[in-house]
Amino acid sequence: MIPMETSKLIIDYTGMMVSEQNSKGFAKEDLLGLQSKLDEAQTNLHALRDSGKLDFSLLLPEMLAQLPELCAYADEVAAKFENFVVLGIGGSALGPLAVQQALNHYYYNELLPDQRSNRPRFYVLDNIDPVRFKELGQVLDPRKTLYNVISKSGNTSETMAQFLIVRDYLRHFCGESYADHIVVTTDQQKGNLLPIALKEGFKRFVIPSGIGGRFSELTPVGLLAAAICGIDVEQLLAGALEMDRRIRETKGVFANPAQLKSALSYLSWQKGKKISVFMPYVDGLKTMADWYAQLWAESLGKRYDRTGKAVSLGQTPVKALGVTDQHSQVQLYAEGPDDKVITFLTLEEFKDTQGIPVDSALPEDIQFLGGKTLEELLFAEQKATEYALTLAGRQHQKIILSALTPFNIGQLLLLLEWETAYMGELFNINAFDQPGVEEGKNGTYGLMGRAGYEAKKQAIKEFGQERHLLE
Ligand SMILES: O=P(O)(O)OC[C@H]1O[C@H](O)[C@H](O)[C@@H](O)[C@@H]1O
Repeated sequence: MIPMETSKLIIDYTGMMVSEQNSKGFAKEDLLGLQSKLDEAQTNLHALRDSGKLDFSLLLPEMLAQLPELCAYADEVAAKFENFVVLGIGGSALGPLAVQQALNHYYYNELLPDQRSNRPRFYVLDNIDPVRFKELGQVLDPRKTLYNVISKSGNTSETMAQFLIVRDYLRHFCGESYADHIVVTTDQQKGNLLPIALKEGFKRFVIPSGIGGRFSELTPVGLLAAAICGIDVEQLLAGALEMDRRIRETKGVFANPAQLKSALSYLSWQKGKKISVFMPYVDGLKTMADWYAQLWAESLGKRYDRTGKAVSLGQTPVKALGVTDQHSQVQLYAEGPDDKVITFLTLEEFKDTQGIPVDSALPEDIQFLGGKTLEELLFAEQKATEYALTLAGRQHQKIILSALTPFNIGQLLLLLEWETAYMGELFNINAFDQPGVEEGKNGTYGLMGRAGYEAKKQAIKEFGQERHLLE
């Protein structure tokens, strides 16, 4: 365990190491063997930051400075609107969703009124399922709803399609004041959303140009949604800044949390662990696993390395939830192929507790539960799963947060972002692009008739000619 004096985030990597029960774990020397590579990674990442890049870290102080303006707007609209809906996808949706679920309400307010405050209820429309889209529109009163269109590129078909529908609908129901129901978060200079926002007078927030979607939660992408829904964004950034400082200033694999995490990931990958299971034991962190999945998949899943050599690297992220998936996936983790590394995410303490009643008339085999609490049961199950996996020779690690607080969530986000950046260095790939999604996007443009993509349309038509169907 790394003792962290000031913070409340602990990495417990006992389950990754060799032990009496698991001879297949790593030795300290294995980790130390990576130190020179990690030092090189640290030098490269610092150089990148010093040259004005690596913005997810570099721009944190600037984001802090922007908070007064952002929070003033957030307070103003929170007093006016009952509902706040994000229109965005990928990095423009998963971060806001994860933070909201972690800190505001386990079920992100969709079905339950917010009992914490009179802040707006929070919704995300990322997918373009027409039924869900229409049904949410029927439930929310447009006059009491604020829509936040979030798109870094301003070109994403899903988000732009939703925006066009919502704009029409707001014009219909709110008349000339429709623009007051739309706030846009996009690049300062580029993309199709920007000129529309300027022309129609939408309130606008800027996504700094060097930050990619999956690294953008602690920019107005996530900060605005969080502030509107009453999350302490200053604390969120304070936690992020603390973890950022720690990672930048600490040296050595046993002291630097990002070095340790990336070294464990890299070594496990070298040992054939091609799957990374992210398994929170907290309902509030369930969507954090979605955010992590995009971060890990898009950043590290690369066909070529930086020299142009074909490498096909990556580690497939899998989302799981404890204890639920103990009853669904853990069988595979314990006895299936030894190709997974499992990261548990747990709390030291839940914000509430629930006792289990005692009933001495019950059969003896159930009586042991009486007088305990649900969290005792949950912690026992988590620990027992660790034990069982260790006995089965399967590697696992654990991130422990003292509690679900904005400070800890800020720390967690930065830890995972830095770990990903380090992994990019260890793999010698560009962790900040995603060329593999372009072909599909261009194909969609072709099929949907966007000018300039006629050749794609034709190619897809030809590709689709020979079918193998069973009807
Ligand atoms: O924020 P946007 O530009 O609309 O992008 C939304 C998403 O689009 C793409 O599919 C990218 O692969 C993602 O990395 C990105 O987060």
